[in-house]
Amino acid sequence: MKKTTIAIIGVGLIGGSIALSMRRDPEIRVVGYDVRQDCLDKALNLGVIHAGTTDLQTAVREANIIFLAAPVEQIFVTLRTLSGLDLQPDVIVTDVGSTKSEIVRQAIKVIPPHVTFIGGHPMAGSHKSGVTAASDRLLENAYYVLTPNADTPEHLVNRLADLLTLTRAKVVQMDPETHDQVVGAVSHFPHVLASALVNLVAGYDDENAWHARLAAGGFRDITRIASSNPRMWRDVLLQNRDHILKIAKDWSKALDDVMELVETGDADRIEHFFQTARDFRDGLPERKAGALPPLYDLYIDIPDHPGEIGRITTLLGARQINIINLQIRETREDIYGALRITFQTQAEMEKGEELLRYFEYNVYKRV
Ligand SMILES: NC(=O)C1=CN([C@@H]2O[C@H](COP(=O)(O)OP(=O)(O)OC[C@H]3O[C@@H](n4cnc5c(N)ncnc54)[C@H](O)[C@@H]3O)[C@@H](O)[C@H]2O)C=CC1
Ligand SMILES: O=C(O)C(=O)Cc1ccc(O)cc1
Repeated sequence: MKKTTIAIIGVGLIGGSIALSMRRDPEIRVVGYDVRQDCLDKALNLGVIHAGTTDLQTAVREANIIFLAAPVEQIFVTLRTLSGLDLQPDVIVTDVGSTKSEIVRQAIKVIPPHVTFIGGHPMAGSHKSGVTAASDRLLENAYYVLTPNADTPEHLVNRLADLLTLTRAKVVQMDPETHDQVVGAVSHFPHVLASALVNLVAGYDDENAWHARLAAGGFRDITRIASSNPRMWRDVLLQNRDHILKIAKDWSKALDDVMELVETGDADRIEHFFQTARDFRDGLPERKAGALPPLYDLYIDIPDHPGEIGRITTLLGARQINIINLQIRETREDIYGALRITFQTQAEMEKGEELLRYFEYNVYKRV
């Protein structure tokens, strides 16, 4: 049987994670396209893709499924370019963009009739970016929203949903507007709040440097996502403008209401405010395994010589650096394979990194 070919357009955090999940099926061939050759080189060395190209036509010609996994603004550009390229007659094009309404509208306009577009959004990610942060477990147990429309053939939606089981995410369907409203409230707007709070405190810190020093767990927890990619969130806000503006109004009102309680000193209602929030927060469904990629991993390029892996483990063992997992990523035929070593602690990982660099290995960390 002919292999299924998947094209990943934008081999970064999400594209790379999907590619790694797809590679769980040996009958799938994954071709990566990126505008940056260095991203493709890393992806090849890490065993994320089987082949990489900076020529879009080459990447998509044989593809049965195309994942658009570049930043949102670039998804629009790629959709327009794809419409002029040579594609398989039954190809499914899908995307992973954090917003859906505008992307789906644009796809309907520009995608030729023999191509099926199905919007998609995996509801998992990280404030990290790039293929070195990709993991085959990133999407595990997360929701993966698909936004087909009434005309999308059901068997093709099922085909894509079946394929996505390789990510171990939970595939659900929603219309694009509902998606943008809900995700606006639970993901996009919280990113605005986190960054606004950080900027506010940064301003106070200019006056009094104790602010940054005393910033404790609570501040760090609520502002973790302020470390996300600014360009990505710029695009998201611009795409989901109307929902964000509406949520911001509701937020202002909610804040005014609490501040009124503070002003009038209404202790019971202030406590009730915290209690209702705590009840809802504590009742959120838990995301079990896979929510976070393993923390203490190093990736090492392995020149294709016999005994190389043994040499590495011996070097580490001789210095009492414990390894809890070792994985060989499929060897690139030409130059390198990649070895993933998982350490038990950050300190051991750092010692291992220093040692292997000293012996002139190419070592990558999740960034
Ligand atoms: N980061 C996150 O937590 C999540 C992101 N998303 C969506 O996934 C998409 C990608 O985000 P990340 O993987 O985080 O970004 P990333 O920065 O890790 O990866 C994006 C990749 O796209 C490449 N690229 C840029 N312009 C391109 C173009 N015109 N054609 C092909 N490749 C191009 C970049 O070189 C990079 O390798 C975005 O649309 C984002 O909204 C969805 C869910 C979660
Ligand atoms: O890290 C977090 O908390 C996130 O919010 C992850 C995330 C980022 C962007 C998305 O479109 C979906 C999920």
